[in-house]
Amino acid sequence: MDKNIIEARNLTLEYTLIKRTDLKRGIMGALKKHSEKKKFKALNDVSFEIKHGKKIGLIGSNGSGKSTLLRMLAGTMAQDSGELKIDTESVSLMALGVGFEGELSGRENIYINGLLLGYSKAQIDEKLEEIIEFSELEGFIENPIKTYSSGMKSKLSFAIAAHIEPELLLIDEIFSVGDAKFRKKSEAKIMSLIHDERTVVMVSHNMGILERLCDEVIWLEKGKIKMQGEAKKVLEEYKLENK
Ligand SMILES: Nc1ncnc2c1ncn2[C@@H]1O[C@H](COP(=O)(O)OP(=O)(O)OP(=O)(O)O)[C@@H](O)[C@H]1O
Repeated sequence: MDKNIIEARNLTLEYTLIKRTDLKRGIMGALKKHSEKKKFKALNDVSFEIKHGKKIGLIGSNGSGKSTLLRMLAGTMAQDSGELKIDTESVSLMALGVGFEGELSGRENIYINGLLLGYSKAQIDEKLEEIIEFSELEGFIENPIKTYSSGMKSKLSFAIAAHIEPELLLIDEIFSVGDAKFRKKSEAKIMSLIHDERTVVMVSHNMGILERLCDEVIWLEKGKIKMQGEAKKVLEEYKLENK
């Protein structure tokens, strides 16, 4: 299909920073007229278009704005200025640890996380047993999450996120979860989600995965697009600069 699913024009987003050592003064200051807030542009005049069905990689050094951009595409964060048009209602962000409630059981947390990720209650009912089986936590699913190890939480988080089937799938660096066996299974699951009709935007520091899966790559640095275009070409430039 040749229609754009994403049109981003001049997206800019600023975070307000308060120096840690000055936190108390900062909070007090924020209450006063002349506060000591410092603005920081996490995204600075970012424009791009993505066509339906394309697989796009997002690269850039730590703190370059990749996760911020994904959250904006997912609709959980709004730009300060610029325009973002998304030609579908069916969008999900696959990210780990969307937020578990420690006192509640694994099963209850599947519902909470599923709803946060955009599932309906009926969709969760339908997928519940599959999610539990995939997570390999059948024996623990009625226990409170606070009793889970971090590996168990990651597995459950992945299992929930991997059972969404949106038109636009956003993936935030979730390629290495759990032990070796689970990792293999989760990679296979991700591959099955990245099929022809679905549009995918994925953040990863793994160049091999991006080269295999992406048509195009957008390279962010300090909140600005440094380069965008054919995956192989952009990745080569990126690797040259980051040797
Ligand atoms: N809630 C926040 N408040 C203030 N600054 C933030 C907040 N979230 C992110 N930032 C800052 O915005 C910048 C972009 O962060 P972002 O998480 O989008 O980067 P990233 O490219 O995904 O990084 P990484 O590769 O490390 O995951 C960073 O400098 C980060 O410190």
